[in-house]
Amino acid sequence: MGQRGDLWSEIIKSEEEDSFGDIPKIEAVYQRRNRPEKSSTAADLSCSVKGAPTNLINGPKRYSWARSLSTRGRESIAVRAYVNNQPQKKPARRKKPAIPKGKVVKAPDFQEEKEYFRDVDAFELLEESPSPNKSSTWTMGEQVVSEMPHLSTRFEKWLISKKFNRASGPSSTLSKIFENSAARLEPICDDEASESLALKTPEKSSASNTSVFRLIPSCDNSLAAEDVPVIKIKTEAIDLEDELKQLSLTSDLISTHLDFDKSFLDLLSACGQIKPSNFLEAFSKFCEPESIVKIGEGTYGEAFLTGPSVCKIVPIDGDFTVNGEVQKRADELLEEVILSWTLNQLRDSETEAQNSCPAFIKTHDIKVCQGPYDPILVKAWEEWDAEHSSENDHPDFPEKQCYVMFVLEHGGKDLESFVLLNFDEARSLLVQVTAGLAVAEVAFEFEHRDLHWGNILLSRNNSSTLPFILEGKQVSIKTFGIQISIIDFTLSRINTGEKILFLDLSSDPYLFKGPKGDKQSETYRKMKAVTDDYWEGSFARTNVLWLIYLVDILLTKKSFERSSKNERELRSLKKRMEKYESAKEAVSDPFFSDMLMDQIS
Ligand SMILES: Nc1ncnc2c1ncn2[C@@H]1O[C@H](COP(=O)(O)OP(=O)(O)OP(=O)(O)O)[C@@H](O)[C@H]1O
Repeated sequence: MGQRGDLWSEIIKSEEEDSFGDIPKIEAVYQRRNRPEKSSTAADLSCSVKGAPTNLINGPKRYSWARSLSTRGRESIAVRAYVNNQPQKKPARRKKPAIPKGKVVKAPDFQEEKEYFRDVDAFELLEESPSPNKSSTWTMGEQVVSEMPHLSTRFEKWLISKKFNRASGPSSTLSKIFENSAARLEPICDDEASESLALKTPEKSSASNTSVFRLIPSCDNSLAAEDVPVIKIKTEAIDLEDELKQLSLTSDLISTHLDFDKSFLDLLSACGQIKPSNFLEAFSKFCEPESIVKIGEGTYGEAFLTGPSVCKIVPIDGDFTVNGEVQKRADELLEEVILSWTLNQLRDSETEAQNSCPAFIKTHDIKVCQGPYDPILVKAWEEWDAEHSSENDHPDFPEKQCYVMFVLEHGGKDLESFVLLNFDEARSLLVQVTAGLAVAEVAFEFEHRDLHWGNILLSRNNSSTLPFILEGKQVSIKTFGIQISIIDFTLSRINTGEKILFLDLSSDPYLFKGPKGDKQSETYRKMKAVTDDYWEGSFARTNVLWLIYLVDILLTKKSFERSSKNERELRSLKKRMEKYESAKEAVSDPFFSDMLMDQIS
């Protein structure tokens, strides 16, 4: 608190001493401290989470070929100011070695692929692969992070936003997310200083009040008191007097922020929060907590039914493994949050919308929570375990554990466990997935990149058609009583109009080492061939590869009432798909034509 008081004293003092006449300017100058060696080891983080969880002692329950990945790599490329949702010109290739003049990304060799498929088809599906490990190590060194504007701009924005935007609620669109992110809760520091701040121990620095937020949790006590950042603050014509009257409010905000690092604050901001909620507080908005039951699990997430919605809880930022995996970090989750909200925009089926579809799971809300698992959740987890024998670790989390809670529409059962009744249901599943991918491709250059049968949910409903809009053309798609929802965007690539978000799978070697002949493993390998391991690039063909996988799954892993004619139709669809470069092309295939009806306006 003393430090925060000092910051404002400095600001006030500077203002009083300012000799620039009528224009109020502040210039608080502090000495820059030297940047010590970067240290991001587990030891650094060990002070952020106390208490050894039992799963550390017992060891992980989950293990598979795809879960032992050692590297992590979602990256984003800033594109430009958000104008619309249409894909923008591709950014210059980064990081990859320069391509010799005239060499472009190699066009796929269809002949080779055909032969390959023949080979693939010769294999029996020995085993269905588990989900890939999506964590891996984040290649932060090469990451282009969104630019941090100069301090004065930030500071000014923050003050202005605090003035005009005190009651801003959670963002519901991407532009709102960025609006909030930029204006509401940003750390007050300049980009140069931020690096120093990240390594600073506030308690030790005499002028540590320059750091309004501590950027990463640090246990480093070794820094000299004089090693403090230089921050120049200049602001014009801001009603500081009024702002200073609000100091107590600000202090609370700062108090919260002192505990968190930059990515965590950005995540909170994207979720419309200034601090994490507790579980029950968050749950009670959706249901009676006693009614919560667990309905599913993944490597990272536990899914609970909460009234009409599903809450997927993903532990983050802890320094111990969960389910055999390193916990995801706030910056990874921030990207998933942005992705989820971006795809949500496709659900606006206003008449003027150019692209829309109901194929991606609806995100109702996303919240950051903190604390151990509530006993109600533990009970729900144990009941599910007793019945299904969970592969995950028992949820024993410390007080400081943080989570992201995705509040989602209930999408039904995954394709693996859903019982398809007949060929009509199967082809409706195919057309909905294909059209959904086509819409997202056109709107956001979206590629799912992990559309295995655990990531397609199905439910039965009474509507006979569903509305899709592709490039302004409205169509109704026959459902034959089923509706699909695509989930899990961890490996996905998207161009939001501002940024390209993708996971750099080139640092996930194990993902491509699944069993030979296994359709899912083969699909990762084919994606690698198509992208040439350049994962930030746009290759809509990856969507087609997953469609081919899906046809294979329907033919080989799902039983439903079908004739040999139906099987032939599926096989020839698969063959024709070999020549499509995108889901958009695939959706024009004759197989789908009688399921797509132009909407009568
Ligand atoms: N919206 C939803 N509606 C119904 N069930 C859901 C929903 N979201 C998730 N589930 C259930 O929870 C399971 C885990 O979800 P999800 O695949 O998103 O988690 P994950 O940890 O990212 O998984 P993975 O192991 O693939 O990384 C799903 O397989 C599904 O059974």
